[in-house]
Amino acid sequence: MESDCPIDAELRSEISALLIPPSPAQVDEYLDELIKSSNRHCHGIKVKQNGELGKGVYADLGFKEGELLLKDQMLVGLQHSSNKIDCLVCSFCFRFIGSVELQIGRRLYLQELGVSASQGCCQTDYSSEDEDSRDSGPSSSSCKEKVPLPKGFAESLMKGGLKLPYSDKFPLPPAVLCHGGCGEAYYLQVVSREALVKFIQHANDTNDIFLLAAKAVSSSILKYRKLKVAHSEEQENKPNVSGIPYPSLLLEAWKPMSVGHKRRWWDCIALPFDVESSDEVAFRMQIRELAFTSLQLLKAAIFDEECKSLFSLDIYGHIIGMFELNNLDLVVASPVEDYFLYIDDLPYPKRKKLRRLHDHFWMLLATTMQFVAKSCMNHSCSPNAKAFKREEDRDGQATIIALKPISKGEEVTISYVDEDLPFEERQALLADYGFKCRCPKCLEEEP
Ligand SMILES: C[S@@+](CC[C@H](N)C(=O)[O-])C[C@H]1O[C@@H](n2cnc3c(N)ncnc32)[C@H](O)[C@@H]1O
Repeated sequence: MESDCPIDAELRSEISALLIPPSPAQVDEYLDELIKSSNRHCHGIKVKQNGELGKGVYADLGFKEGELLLKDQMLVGLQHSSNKIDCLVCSFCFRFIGSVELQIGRRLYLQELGVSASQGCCQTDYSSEDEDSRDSGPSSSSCKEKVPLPKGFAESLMKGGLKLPYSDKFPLPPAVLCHGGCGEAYYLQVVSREALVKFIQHANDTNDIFLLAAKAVSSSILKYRKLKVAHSEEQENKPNVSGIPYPSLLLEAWKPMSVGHKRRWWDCIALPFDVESSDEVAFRMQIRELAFTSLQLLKAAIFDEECKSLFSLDIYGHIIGMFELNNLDLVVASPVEDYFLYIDDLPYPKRKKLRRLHDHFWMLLATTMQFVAKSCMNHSCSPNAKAFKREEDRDGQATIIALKPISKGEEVTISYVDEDLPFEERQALLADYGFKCRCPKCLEEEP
């Protein structure tokens, strides 16, 4: 049975106003503003129509390899749930937090508890081999057998009872937990903590795309509230000027989303390979039901009467659809990895002491996250640019850096997937974004 969302019926016209696609002129104006606005750093790029692929980003200057093309706030970003086991990062700016000891201790502690999400970590406990002989090689970043660590070691590291040598060379910002106690740091004022926990649990069990959607809803509400405060202050200063009605403020707060969304999630999601085309209607209905369940949980957690239309299923479906079609994965370099590289470069006797720990912790730690960029760069399997999140990119900013020299007039492209995968795998992943790639590499490799 198809579930009907009462808010969709009640606020039909407000919801339609939010979902009206912006005109091409409005989109151009929005993107122009994005590129020119003074607090962003976009040098020499512009958005133009690309005959076959709609809009694209083009270089207006020549760029050298490694040069910054664009620096911008992410629309929304989220650390992958599985990666939360490996690294503790700020939910807003995604920088590693706490200390090297906390990062390592927490990871080892979870490993001891049998919680593991990292790929490729050694599972073998061992050993009779002489430690000195194992320590003679120049690098320890390969899969090694492990000497058990002393009991309570991980916990002491985690709780600050133990300090590792040289870790003060890698200071990290302190960790502050969300006062709401939800375990997820970046949600606005919560109506019910239990409901929020249920919402997160449901997203973790089904699809973490709902967490991104929740961030999009909550950031629109926060933006609306900020606009409302600014607007009231203006009214106090100029009481004779007639005020902007609140629905217009909501439209303004929703603007960044309005440029990005295209289709509802259940309409645009690619049919999984194990679903017969005769079952397609039932499959899409199931996806809609899943979104409806998630929306009810979110509504119980963070509902705001003035932004009621944001809790309609139609809006929720469009937000998730935007993530389904536009998500990008990003890797954030880890200071813990830098710490171990530093240790590896120490002369032999100093390095030896820390070797056992490194054997337990050889895997590269990186935050992986998904985000939606606000620009409209097209995909290429042989891209000339890449999204990065560098240590200096605070406040949730990400950058696009040139991977090779780019000449004036050339299109700037990034890869939405791992471009080193074979042709068929790339095409299968890109089908989830709703298109068949026609980049020069694919045209050349197509059987
Ligand atoms: C983030 S948008 C990029 C901007 C887009 N061209 C526009 O006009 O809004 C991604 C969409 O662009 C199109 N696209 C991007 N790269 C492509 C490629 N290599 N081959 C075919 N279509 C592509 C697809 O329709 C895809 O869903």
